[in-house]
Parts: sequence; C-alpha cells; structure tokens
Amino acid sequence: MRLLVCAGGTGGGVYPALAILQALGNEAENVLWVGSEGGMERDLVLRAQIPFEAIPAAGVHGVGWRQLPRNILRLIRGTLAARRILRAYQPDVLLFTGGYVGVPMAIAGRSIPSLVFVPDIEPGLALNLMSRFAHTIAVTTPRSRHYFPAAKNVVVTGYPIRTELIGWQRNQARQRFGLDEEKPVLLVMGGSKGARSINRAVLTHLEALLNLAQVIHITGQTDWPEVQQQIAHVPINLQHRYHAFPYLHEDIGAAFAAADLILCRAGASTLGELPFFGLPAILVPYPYAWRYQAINAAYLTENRAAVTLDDAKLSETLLPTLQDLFSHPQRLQQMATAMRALATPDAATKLADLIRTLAAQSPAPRKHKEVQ
Ligand SMILES: CC(=O)N[C@H]1[C@@H](OP(=O)(O)OP(=O)(O)OC[C@H]2O[C@@H](n3ccc(=O)[nH]c3=O)[C@H](O)[C@@H]2O)O[C@H](CO)[C@@H](O)[C@@H]1O
Repeated sequence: MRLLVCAGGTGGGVYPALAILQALGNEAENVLWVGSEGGMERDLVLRAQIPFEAIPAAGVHGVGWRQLPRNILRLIRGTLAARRILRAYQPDVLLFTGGYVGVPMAIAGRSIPSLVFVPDIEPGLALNLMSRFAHTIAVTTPRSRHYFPAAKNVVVTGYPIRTELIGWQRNQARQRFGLDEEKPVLLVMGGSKGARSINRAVLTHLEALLNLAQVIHITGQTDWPEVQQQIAHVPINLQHRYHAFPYLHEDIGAAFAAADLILCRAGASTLGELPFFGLPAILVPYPYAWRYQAINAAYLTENRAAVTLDDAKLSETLLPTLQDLFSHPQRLQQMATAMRALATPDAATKLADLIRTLAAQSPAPRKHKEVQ
C-alpha cells in the first residue's frame, strides 16, 4: 500500500494521523507525508522518521483584501506542487486529518480514494472542503453526522490515540515528574501551541493554586521565557509542587496519567485523549477559533465530564472553580467516570481498517487521470 498523508498546521492536525500510521504498523512502510511550508508538522513528522515534503498552503476564507491575492496564489502553487508529488509518488490512498495544506492536495488528488478524518465535532472550513472530494469521512462523535449530506459515507470511529500515550500507570507517571503520590495533581496545557490567557491566569494565582494541588504546567514555546522568570517568585516551600515545561513529546502520556484534573483549551484532542485517561476537565475554549472549540467543550460539559469557563473571565473564575472541585473529590470522581464513558480506545484500529478498505478499491497504479 502506498499511502500519502496530508495534514499539518498545528499538532491537532498531525497527531491523529500519526496514531493511524501506528495502527497500520508494517503496512504503513510506504508512506509520504506532505505538510505545509513553515508548519509545526515538519519537526513532528521527521521525529517519527516519516519521509516529509512541504508544499505552499494558505487559507482564503475570512482573509483581508490585501492578503487574499497572495493566499490565492499560494493555493494555486500548492495545487501544482501537489500534482507533481502525486505524479511522482503514485499513492493508492490519501489520508487527510486537518490543516489548509490538505485543500490543494484534495483538489489535485480528487480521483484517488481518500479518507478524511474530522477531529472536531464541527468540521473546520478546510476539512469541510476536503470532505467534498473524500470517498470516506470518519468522525469523532455521532454529533458530527449532521454536518455532512446524508449521501456521504460518514463513519463514527472516535479519536485515535498515539501508542506513546498508552500504558502509563498512575504511580509510575507521578514518579516520572517527581510528584507526591497523595496530593492532587492539576495538569495545565493550552493545546499544541500553548494558551496565553490560561498561562496568565495560572501565573496570577500560582501561589494559591500550589496550596491546592501539585501543578504540571505545559506552557507552549511562546510563553516559556516569561514563565521561567515567574518560577523564581514561587515561594521556596512550594517550588517542589510546580513542574513547568515548554512542551512534552513522549511524556505527555505520563502527564495525563498523573493528573486528577486538567485545565486546558477545547481542541479536538480533548474529545479523545481526556476520555481515554478518564481525566475530568476545566475547559477554556479558544474564543477566536470560530465555534469549533465551544462545540467540543459543550459536548464534554453536557456529558458531565467537564466544566467550561469563559476565556475573558478566566482570571476571576479559575480559582473559585478549582477550590470548589478539589474540595468535592466525589464530584471529581463522577466527572472522571463520565469522561471515561466517552472513550473510544479502538478508534485508531477502525481508521486503519478504513484505509485498508480504500487501498483495496484503488485503481491499478499510475492511472490517476488528474495527476498525469
Ligand atoms: C487555536 C486553534 O486553532 N486550535 C485548533 C488546533 O488545536 P491544537 O493544535 O492545539 O490541537 P488539539 O488540541 O486537538 O491537539 C493538541 C495535541 O497536542 C498534543 N500535545 C500538546 C502539548 C504538548 O506539550 N504535547 C503534546 O503532545 C496533545 O496531546 C494533543 O494531541 O487544532 C485542533 C484540531 O483540529 C482544533 O480543535 C483547535 O481548535
């Protein structure tokens, strides 16, 4: 099977595809990953030792008049580059999991069997466009179905989990970070790039927060220097409770397994990774990402697995919410149970099966008309 993965932008577009490749195992030997020039996918994909090529990509929706001609030009250049890659690589199947980079590839490769995995409940603009060309659309929750025409082949698979997240025991995970086994642990993260408002609210209340719980704080690269300066102001007797990192690669699974509660954005991964770990959440949807994160957060909150806080009021609401939750361990336990009930641990396997089925439908090699 010759598989071409086209995904990128941020971690949210990359990790689901990596999880699917892991589930394909040896069958995924012939893989080429096409990402966007300058995206964060390059490092993540090369880290996983997968061959990588970059093409120009840019969004055109909601872009100002000055920027629009430049972005349209990039889209055209991206489509031409995608055609060249398809002609040279001749894939049997295309896999898309997110990012603008998929749009030129979906246009250039529209005759090739393709799977679009939509991680968020509501498909973003780019995935919506790609799904028009897709042979199969896979979604995280049944709630996504009504965003697609009934005639489309939509399969609910759940959100795929990377193998490096699996297998951590709570004790072992706590030891990994040098955490006390008895005291509660709060994990703070802002998605793959960090979240300034979450970082600011945590730093503002850090002392009070460390009196409530031990904290693993993943800051993102941008705010890391500022956070490092603040660490010096943490009272000496509380410093051992604060564990800050700019980013965690393989150890992110240990952070999830060690925590009793997470404070985070509501990116698509929260629909899969938090249920997998049965990790109750305080969700702060990113207010500038259309409605996607608000819809994800509403789903987890309606299922009583999370509470949602407004980004604009976070500095006032964060501490009382944490005090309330940590003083009601039974409620936290109920949220954990509700979160675990949403888990779909076989999602990666189901997605790998869909790819196998599509590969079997692939026309004889070197017959894809659009790319000749
Ligand atoms: C601001 C923005 O537009 N965010 C979007 C972006 O978020 P983002 O790129 O943050 O994506 P997600 O929240 O879905 O996933 C983040 C991923 O990064 C991993 N991780 C994070 C930090 C770390 O230190 N180590 C690590 O491995 C997490 O485990 C997770 O797998 O893509 C998501 C998926 O389309 C969308 O739902 C979000 O709305």
